[in-house]
Amino acid sequence: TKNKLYTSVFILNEANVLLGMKKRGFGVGRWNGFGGKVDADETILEAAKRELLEESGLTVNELQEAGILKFEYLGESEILEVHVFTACKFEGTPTESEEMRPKWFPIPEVPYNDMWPDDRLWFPLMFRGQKFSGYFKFNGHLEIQDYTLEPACT
Ligand SMILES: CN1CCN(c2cc(NC3CC3)nc(N)n2)CC1
Repeated sequence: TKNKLYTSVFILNEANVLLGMKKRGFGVGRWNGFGGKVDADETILEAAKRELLEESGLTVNELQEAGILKFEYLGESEILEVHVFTACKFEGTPTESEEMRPKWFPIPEVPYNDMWPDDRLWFPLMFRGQKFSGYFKFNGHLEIQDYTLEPACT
């Protein structure tokens, strides 16, 4: 089936992660990585870089694949497929956009209660550089009905 493709980019260094507060649209009021939809005329990687620049003002040369997350909402047939990337080298200054307000967080202070509930499950894998593949069945926007999360060695 054709999954709806999204990207999410996290800028990391050994101690901190750059998150964005979503100011409108899907996920408004939650901290997340910078990303959005993948257009028909671009690759997932191109979309990740484009959305990062649009939402944070940052440019990256290299993105590392961190993992893939698939989300199913009970009662809805469309599956969301989120391609997660990390980067440690970037150019520019984190700048608030219409979509996102950027903020650095020390890794122990990541505000999981103001994020999607799945994040606390896979962020530790991302911070350890362990590629992951996750599948989450959501019952509404807040409750994870069940999930699988495994190291991916692709
Ligand atoms: C704008 N996109 C939306 C999808 N997305 C998600 C989704 C997600 N959980 C799913 C239950 C919604 N969890 C994270 N961390 N990101 C990336 C940003």
